[in-house]
Amino acid sequence: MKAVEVVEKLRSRFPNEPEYIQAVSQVLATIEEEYNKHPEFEKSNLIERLCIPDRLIEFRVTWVDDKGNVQTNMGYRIQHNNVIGPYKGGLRFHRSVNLSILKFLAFEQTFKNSLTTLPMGGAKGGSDFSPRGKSNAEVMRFCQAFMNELYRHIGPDEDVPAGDIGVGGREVGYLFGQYKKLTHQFVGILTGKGQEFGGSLIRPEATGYGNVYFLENMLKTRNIDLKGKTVLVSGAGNVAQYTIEKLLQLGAKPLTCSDSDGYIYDPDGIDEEKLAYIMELKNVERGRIREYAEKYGVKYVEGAKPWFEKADIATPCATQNEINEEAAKALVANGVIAVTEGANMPTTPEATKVFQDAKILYCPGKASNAGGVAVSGLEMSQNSERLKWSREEVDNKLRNIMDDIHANCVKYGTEADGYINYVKGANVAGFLKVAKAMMAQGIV
Ligand SMILES: NC(=O)C1=CN([C@@H]2O[C@H](COP(=O)(O)OP(=O)(O)OC[C@H]3O[C@@H](n4cnc5c(N)ncnc54)[C@H](OP(=O)(O)O)[C@@H]3O)[C@@H](O)[C@H]2O)C=CC1
Ligand SMILES: O=C(O)CCC(=O)C(=O)O
Repeated sequence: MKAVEVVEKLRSRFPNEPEYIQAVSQVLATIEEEYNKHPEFEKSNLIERLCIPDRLIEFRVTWVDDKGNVQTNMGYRIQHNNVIGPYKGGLRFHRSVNLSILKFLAFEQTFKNSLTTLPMGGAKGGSDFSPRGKSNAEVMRFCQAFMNELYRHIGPDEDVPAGDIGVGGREVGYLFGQYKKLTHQFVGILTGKGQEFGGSLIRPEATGYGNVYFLENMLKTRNIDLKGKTVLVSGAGNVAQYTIEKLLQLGAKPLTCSDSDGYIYDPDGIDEEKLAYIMELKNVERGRIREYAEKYGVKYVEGAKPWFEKADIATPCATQNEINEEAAKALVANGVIAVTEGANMPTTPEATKVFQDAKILYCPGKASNAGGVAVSGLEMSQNSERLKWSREEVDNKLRNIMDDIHANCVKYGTEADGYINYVKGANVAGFLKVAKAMMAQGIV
């Protein structure tokens, strides 16, 4: 397999899908050497079968807004690969959603889910509907309309969606309610459900907590303590909030967070009380991060990202391609020692090269943010056995899973000079399990 040739062929077949091609190119470049050690892979054209999703589901979603106007949006589910378990991955509701973005996310999810050690395939879905600025009633009607089509394509042993950008506990609740109404079945069809109806403890926290557990493991490889370290965080949603919470619990000092309008910089650090304010602002009032700056009298920078501030660590927790080459160079010049991705593919390929050339600790989201889907997998287990595990039990399992993922990255990513290439490690480890399962299951 020649990675460059495969990517060029995919690019000409899917010319308008830059994010999908970006994700595929990065993975293929890092697994090429390992792949070519297995002639049986090439003989069965495993690489094209792995890159192209099993199934794309695309549908119209029609709903009525509060003024009585009939609105239409697009709905999607990309079922990428189910060789190691049922399709599994989040739903994103955001105006930017399109096939390219969902295909990249579903592709990444397949490798991420493989890394978790749990039996889950990869999928992603969503809509170009944005909950921002909509009333609760509008969000509910949209979720019901979305599920009116999606329910045909999912099932507890078939495909189990969850949240992602724009889909939190509120949306999962409405989606679950409609699934139940349509099918008369109370089953673990979604993860991230409310605690009262089958949700796992620690699922809301899991992506952020896992991100910080992974960061701790990376720092340990250089005998660095997280305590006292300053951290730049982007985003102010689910992943950012619980990343900040765990950073605080472990003695670090988060300095920033952001939304799509701008970022705040708090030189005294975002403490527990300020974090509680962010959670109320974002999860209940659904306000803007600018209001934090007004309340606490700190700097707010409109239309910018926090990467030009000075800190020891950076953790992007908002969206894809939010750290470009210029931002990466600024982070390195300012002495950053580690970058851990809470978001999916937040670092451009050029920025990734800057981090790796500088030999700083840098890991891809498919490893460091895998805690969310891992606890989703644990929610599926609890639903299957109709039991609920304690916080401690789930948190311990999450920590062990993040430790295993880290160990696998070290195993497959350590280079001759001792530098751990976490991108290569995560991609090779995730790939090998999926590839072996594909080979065992024949050409299907
Ligand atoms: N939730 C989960 O369990 C997991 C999430 N992830 C990834 O983490 C990231 C964040 O997800 P999550 O926290 O769940 O989502 P949320 O919707 O809870 O929060 C997203 C945050 O990112 C900001 N944001 C979204 N789009 C943009 C943009 N284009 N530019 C700048 N800021 C943006 C939002 O700001 P605003 O409010 O202005 O839109 C918001 O602050 C995503 O990449 C997601 O795929 C990865 C693994 C699991
Ligand atoms: O919990 C899940 O199923 C998916 C979480 C997710 O969307 C992700 O890992 O990117």
